Amino acid sequence: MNAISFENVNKSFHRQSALIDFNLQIPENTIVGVAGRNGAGKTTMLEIISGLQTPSSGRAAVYGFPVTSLEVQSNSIFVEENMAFPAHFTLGEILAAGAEQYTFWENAVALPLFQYFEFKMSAKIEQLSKGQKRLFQALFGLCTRAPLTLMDEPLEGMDETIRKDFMEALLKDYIQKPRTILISSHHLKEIENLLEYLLIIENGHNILFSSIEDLRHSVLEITGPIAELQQLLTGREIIFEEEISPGILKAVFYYSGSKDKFSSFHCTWSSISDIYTYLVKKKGGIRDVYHSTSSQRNYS
Ligand SMILES: Nc1ncnc2c1ncn2[C@@H]1O[C@H](COP(=O)(O)OP(=O)(O)OP(=O)(O)O)[C@@H](O)[C@H]1O
Repeated sequence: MNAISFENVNKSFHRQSALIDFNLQIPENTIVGVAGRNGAGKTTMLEIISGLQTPSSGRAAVYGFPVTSLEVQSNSIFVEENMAFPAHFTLGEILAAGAEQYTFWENAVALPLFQYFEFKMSAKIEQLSKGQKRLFQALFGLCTRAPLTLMDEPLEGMDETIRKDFMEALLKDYIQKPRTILISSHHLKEIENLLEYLLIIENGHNILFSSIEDLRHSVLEITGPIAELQQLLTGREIIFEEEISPGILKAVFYYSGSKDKFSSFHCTWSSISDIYTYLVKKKGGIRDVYHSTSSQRNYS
C-alpha cells in the first residue's frame, strides 16, 4: 500500500513556484531520502504532507486520507528546525508528554537513548545549544515511532560523531518498529546507507524516485576514446559527458544490462551520491564563471 501520494500537485507562493505538476507514490514502511539543491522544493513537499501548507492545485494524501485529517495528524510527526516544545517544560516533562501523546512511544527505548546523548532531564530547551536542540528534536521525533515520520534536515547542526550515532539509532529503531520515514538532507553520502528509496527534487519537479537497490546498478560511468564511445552511446539517455583530456570522453548514462558489454573501456556503476550530483549539476561549473570574468576583465 502507498503511504503517500501526490497527484499533479502545484504549489506557488505568490508568483514563485515551489512544486510543479508533482506526482509521487511512496510505499509504506520504507526510509526515503529526499535530496535536492537549495530552493528545490523539499521543505514545501514535507510541509504539504504534514498539513502545514495547502497545495495550490492537485491532491496530496496519506494512506488515502487528506493530509489534514485527524487520522493523518494523529499518526505523524514533523521534525524541523522550528519544531516547538512548551518553553516552561523541562526535557523530562517533554518526554513524559511524548509518552502520553504517542501510541508507539516506549520509555524503555526512549529514556536510555536520551541518556546516551547526555541530556539532563532537569534542563529546559532554551538551555540547549543549537546542535543539542536539533538533536533533541530529532530524537523526540524518532521516539514517537509515528507511522509517518517526516524529518527536514535533521542532521543540520549535529557534529559528525553525533550524526553517526543518530543515524545508527534511527536504523536500529526502524528495524524494531518499521514505519514510513522521509528524511531530507544535503548530506546524501552520509545517509545513503540508511535509505531504501531516494527522491530527488529539482526546481519543483520530481526528477527521480527510485529504490536504492535499483539505483545502484542503473547508471554507468564510462571513459574511452571519443570515436569508439560515440557509437556505443547513440540513442542512450546521457546524464553527463565531458572530454576529460584530448580525444578522451567520460560519459554517464542510464543503463540496465550487464556492464561486461563495456569491458574494453574503463567502466563503473555510479554511486548514489554521484548520480545525484550528475542529475542536479548546473551546466558548466564555477570554473566557467571565473573563466568568463577573467576574459572580460577590462583594465582601461
Ligand atoms: N513561505 C514562502 N514564501 C515565499 N516563497 C517560498 C516560501 N517557502 C518556500 N518558498 C519558495 O519555494 C521554493 C522552494 O522552497 P523550499 O523551502 O521548499 O526549498 P528546499 O528544497 O527545502 O530548500 P533548502 O534546501 O534551501 O532548504 C523556493 O524558491 C523558495 O524561495
